[in-house]
Order: sequence, then structure tokens, then C-alpha cells
Amino acid sequence: MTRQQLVEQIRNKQTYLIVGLDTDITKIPKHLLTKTDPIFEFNKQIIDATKDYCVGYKINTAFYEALGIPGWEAMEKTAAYIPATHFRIADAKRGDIGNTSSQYAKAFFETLQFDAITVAPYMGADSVLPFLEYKDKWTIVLGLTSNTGARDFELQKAGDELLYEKVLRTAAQWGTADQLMFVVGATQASEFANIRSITPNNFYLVPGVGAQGGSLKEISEKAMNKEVGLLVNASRAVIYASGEEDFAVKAMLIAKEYQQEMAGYL
Ligand SMILES: O=c1ccn([C@@H]2O[C@H](COP(=O)(O)O)[C@@H](O)[C@H]2O)c(=O)[nH]1
Repeated sequence: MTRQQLVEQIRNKQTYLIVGLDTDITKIPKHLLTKTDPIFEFNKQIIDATKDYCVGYKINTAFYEALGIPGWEAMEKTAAYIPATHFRIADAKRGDIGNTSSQYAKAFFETLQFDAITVAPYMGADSVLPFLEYKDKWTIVLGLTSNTGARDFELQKAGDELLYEKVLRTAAQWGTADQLMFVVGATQASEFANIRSITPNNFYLVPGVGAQGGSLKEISEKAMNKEVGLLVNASRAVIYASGEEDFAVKAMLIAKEYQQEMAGYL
């Protein structure tokens, strides 16, 4: 999906919500456990219920990899089930020496046909560039993450700037704003304006609203740019809105609430 198509989707649907499919077999409603593939059945019903209120889905691969082959199959089926109109993100946080990164890129962009993948910048340019060779795909580099551990490295001084500032400034040179996004945690409100000043044109994937307590209002007011520039993810708050048979309806209602709030910021 191109930047123009993504912006059009956001404007038409008045939402920049990404629903996170962090599907945990121990948390899905019990009645689904009799199905052949409970994880896929859950995801399918969540996608059907929420697709009008979001512009994409983020599959956190950890939840699927943890289950071995059945988990990987559920991930493949889920990725294929997401409508082509929606942005498909693999939250896999990959990155390794160049030839290994090339295999990760092939796995997620070609075999699984995701539109985007999250990538850790720690190993530097040669670990990220193989993803950026796919000009029609998106590489989402971890910028300033939502967790408290962001203080351990990302918010430490690196010369005359903070490490995350150096990551943004440097990684932004590796690709264009048509193929490179950054992860910016919704819990890092004090840094939003600074982050936008360093990377004025890039889209951000923003996790941390909902269960982690980040503010949709703050990120929207401080970091939105002319082309919106924001994809805000909510996982647990949407998909586990109910643990009962009404889980899909409850997920739809929460997604709709986010959409309506987002429409007010657009
Ligand atoms: O900085 C980061 C980077 C990634 N994540 C991921 O986003 C979702 C958030 O889930 P919620 O249930 O909405 O809190 C999850 O997949 C994380 O691994 C993040 O939270 N922060």
C-alpha cells in the first residue's frame, strides 16, 4: 500500500486506528476452543467486526510463534484474511546481519505478503537496508518505544543528543518517508513534539493507547502532520473488550469509539 493510498483510506474512513491481533489462546472466549483453529476463528470474527473502523491490523508474531506450527498457520491464514484495503503490519521486531535480514524481509514481505514489518535499529544500517530494498513495502523502525525500559537506552545521552534522537535522525536517511515509518510509544507524550520536529514527514506507528494508558488526544494533537502521519494501534483494549460470546460486538464498539474520537482530530 502506497503512502497516498494509506492517507486516502484514513481520510475516507476518518480513522487511523490499527487493531492489534495479539491473540493469546489463554484469553480468547472458551467456546472457540472447540474450533479446528481457535486463533484464526477469533481473528476472523474480530476482523469482520472491526474492519469499518480501522485502516489496518498489526499481527504481533510472538503470540503465533509461541504456538509452533499451528500458530504460524493461524498467522498465515489471518494475514491472508485481512482485506486488501487494509494495511497489514507484522510486528516482528526483526533485524540481523544483512544476509539474515534479507531472509526476514523475504519471509514477511514475499511469503506472508505483509505491507510492513517492525525492525530493531540496534545493529545499524546493514541490518535495516535489506527491508528497505522493497520499495513498495514499509519498514517500521523502533524509535522511542512505549515501555519503561525505553529509559535504559533510548532516553540515555549519546553524545550531545538522546539515543532515540540519533536513531530517528540517522535512520530517516536510510529510506524515504514513502517506505520508512517509526514506532513511537503513546506513553512518551513529553517527547512527541521533539520527535515530530526531527522527522516531520514520516508516519508513526503508535502503540500504547488503551491497556498501557497512553493518550490518543496528546499524540494526535502533538504529532499529527499534514498527511496525518499517525497509525495508532490498540490491541488488548479492542480484542479483549469481552471474554464472552459477545467479544466481536464489544470489540466493534470499542473500535468505533476510537474511530469517532479520531474523526474529531482529523
Ligand atoms: O514500543 C512498543 C512497541 C510495540 N508494542 C506492541 O504494541 C502492542 C500494544 O498492545 P496493547 O495491548 O495495545 O498494549 C503489542 O503488540 C506490543 O508488543 C508496544 O506496546 N510498544
